[in-house]
Amino acid sequence: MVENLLKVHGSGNTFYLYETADETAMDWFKFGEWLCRKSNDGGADGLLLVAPSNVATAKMRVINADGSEASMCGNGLRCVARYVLERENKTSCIIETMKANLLVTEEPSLMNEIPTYAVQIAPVSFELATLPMNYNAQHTLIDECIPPFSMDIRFTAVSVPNPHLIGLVSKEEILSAAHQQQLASMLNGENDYTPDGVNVSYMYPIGQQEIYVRTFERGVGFTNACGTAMTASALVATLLHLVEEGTITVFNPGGFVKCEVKNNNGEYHLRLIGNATFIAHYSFEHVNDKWTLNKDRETNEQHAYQALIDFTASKLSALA
Ligand SMILES: N[C@@H](CCC[C@H](N)C(=O)O)C(=O)O
Repeated sequence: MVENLLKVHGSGNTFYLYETADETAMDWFKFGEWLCRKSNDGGADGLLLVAPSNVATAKMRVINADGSEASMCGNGLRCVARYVLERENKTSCIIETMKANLLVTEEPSLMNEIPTYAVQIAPVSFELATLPMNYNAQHTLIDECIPPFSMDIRFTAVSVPNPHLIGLVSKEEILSAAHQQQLASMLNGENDYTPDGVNVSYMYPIGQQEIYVRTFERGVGFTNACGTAMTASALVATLLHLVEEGTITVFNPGGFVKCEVKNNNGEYHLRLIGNATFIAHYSFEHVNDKWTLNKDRETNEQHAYQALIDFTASKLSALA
């Protein structure tokens, strides 16, 4: 049987999005790992599965490119939000994710009529046990130097609820990816600190209420952007007094998003606002235990998104 799927992106973080009526229909881990291979029209960073929910309008599951499952995906949830809201002809709804039921809404366009959506990011915890992460029997890790990781970068660990380690770095450290690559590879292999791996982001403040974030994602590697990492970094930037609570623009290698951070005495309210771009329509078949993928047609949405890429490039050229 021929089935349809979409290729989508949020800030250049790419996914195949597939809706199923039956969550038991396939081995999603194998399917996700296969789909995300470069040989499948350039592959993707993950598979977003949209399934029926008993408690919300729909359920989202996230399979990383290596076939592992993540509890949350901010950029992916914006794309799923658009898919479900267009299907339901609504402007807001609740989407079930692995650890929380989250509010998603359609928003005014960020730029150039680019479809824009906001998603709630929750629950938030600084308890190391929630990542999980082990370090010196500590309960939290906030703005601390960890000598085996780096002698000068200060790190904060937070789950939203997927696990993030965020380093505040200098302009020089953001320009070279080598240290981040080495640390993230170590923390996503067999190691004593992060038994389930961790998303590792390097953050650099670039202006008033503006930060830059680059992420090495667990289960993927470097991506153009990671929505949960950008939102977690915006939160950390407020705690470190690099920016103020409210709306923070987060630039990334694939564009920019807006993150809203509110802190009611340690109760954090986070929202991620950004593009949800549908790149192309595909079909696939599963015959004799083999999948085949065909690209049916491209949308023209990437042309509109180019304006946001151009704006980001001109903004960031001042960084280099
Ligand atoms: N790209 C996502 C995060 C996807 C999951 C992550 N790799 C993990 O394993 O936690 C985002 O936009 O948040």
